Amino acid sequence: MTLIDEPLPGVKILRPFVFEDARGNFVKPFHEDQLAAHGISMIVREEFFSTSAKDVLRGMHFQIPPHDHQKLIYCLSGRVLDVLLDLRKESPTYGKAASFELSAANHHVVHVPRGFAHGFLSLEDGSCMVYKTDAVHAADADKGLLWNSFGFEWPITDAIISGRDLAHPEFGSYASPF
Ligand SMILES: Cc1cn([C@H]2C[C@H](O)[C@@H](COP(=O)(O)OP(=O)(O)O[C@H]3O[C@@H](C)C(=O)[C@@H](O)[C@H]3O)O2)c(=O)[nH]c1=O
Repeated sequence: MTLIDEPLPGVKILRPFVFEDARGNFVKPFHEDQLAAHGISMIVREEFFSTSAKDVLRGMHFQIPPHDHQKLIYCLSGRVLDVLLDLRKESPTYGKAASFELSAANHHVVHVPRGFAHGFLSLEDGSCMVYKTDAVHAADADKGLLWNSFGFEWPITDAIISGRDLAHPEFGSYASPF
């Protein structure tokens, strides 16, 4: 795995091993030792994926302590604009957001440490996002912040958003537990 970028301190965008030939491709997004070489250590306790139509926006999600978790995320089909918001109060980039494209074409894998809210805008129909986390889902700890409340310029104003995501508190009124 090679490091592509570190868009916020501790957030790593990695390019995994990709093999391509006449049949198609072979990609390895999770390899314990290769991740350890980049300082990433996580026991995978849950894996899930979602598939979204174009213009669907999901986020900005995180689990609060003691159920906070690291995530390893990649896009298996389609293309998304992925967005992370730093909620770590001691971080020099607290309240700052970073965005980057994840797609089936670039194969990028992003490692999200504890203390970030995550969301994305689907740029194509059928965008499938795969997540590995190191804590199982805890419904009471599953929180969110309002998508348009932290100064990030989304390239859309009329995204398709769930009722739950529209009801999240604004970043400015939220006391971060991280
Ligand atoms: C996240 C999650 C949801 N659920 C349930 C809750 C709900 O009934 C249904 C759909 O949940 P949501 O609408 O929250 O799904 P979704 O909006 O796709 O949630 C995901 O969003 C992105 C941005 C992330 O960062 C992920 O970690 C995750 O929070 O699945 C679980 O059972 N386990 C889980 O781990």
